[in-house]
Amino acid sequence: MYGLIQAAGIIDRAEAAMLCEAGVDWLGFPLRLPSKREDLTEAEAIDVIASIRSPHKGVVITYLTEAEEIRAFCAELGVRTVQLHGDVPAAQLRTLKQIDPELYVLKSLVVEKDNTASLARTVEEVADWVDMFITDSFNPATGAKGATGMVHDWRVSAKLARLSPRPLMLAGGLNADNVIDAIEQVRPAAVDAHTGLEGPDGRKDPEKVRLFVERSKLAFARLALGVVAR
Ligand SMILES: O=C(O)c1ccccc1N[C@@H]1O[C@H](COP(=O)(O)O)[C@@H](O)[C@H]1O
Repeated sequence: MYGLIQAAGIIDRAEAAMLCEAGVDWLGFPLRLPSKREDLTEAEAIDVIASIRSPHKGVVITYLTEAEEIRAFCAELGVRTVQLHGDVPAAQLRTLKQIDPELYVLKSLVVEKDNTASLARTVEEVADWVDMFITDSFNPATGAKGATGMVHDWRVSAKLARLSPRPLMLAGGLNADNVIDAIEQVRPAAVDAHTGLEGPDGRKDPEKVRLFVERSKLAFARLALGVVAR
């Protein structure tokens, strides 16, 4: 699982194919969000997800919080990986693992001002029912907790990556210009980007994607080789 690259906000089959060709491993589909600003309909998402070939895979990014509803939604979409971005109670995470043990679950940890201790407690509390954590940014101006295009305090993510018994994916304002620094400072198992890969038209820019993948892979390889000092 080390060195994984995810891109979120896929719009159609052509974009999915371009991302896979460029070396992106997981493709994120934000759906059932509080804002209702989905990039595509659920029917369109099912079609795009069906076009993704292993080892690449589709990931549902959602604010759903009820275990049975999450299980059913993943089955409907044809995905086996879900990124839970809402405030999911620990009991629901436990139930989800019980009713669908093979579903791969990412749980978000949204970094806000002065909430490091609370996030660390969440990691401790729910790690048994989560396969990977993802740190993301909070925009205090809008209240958004994803696709903000904003970086957060990477020292918080670095601390969570060190203490988590599960791998950590880093997200929030990542792009080709900052991903090497981000990986060196946080030492995550994976990185994820949405808006930082887009052009002015809101679609993924192939050159930004190419550079993001190239630099992510370089940084992960340097860390694995121990080239980067702590
Ligand atoms: O991608 C979205 O639209 C989204 C919406 C609501 C919650 C989470 C969402 N996505 C996650 O946010 C990260 C970071 O986005 P950005 O790089 O800062 O623009 C994105 O990669 C998704 O994991």
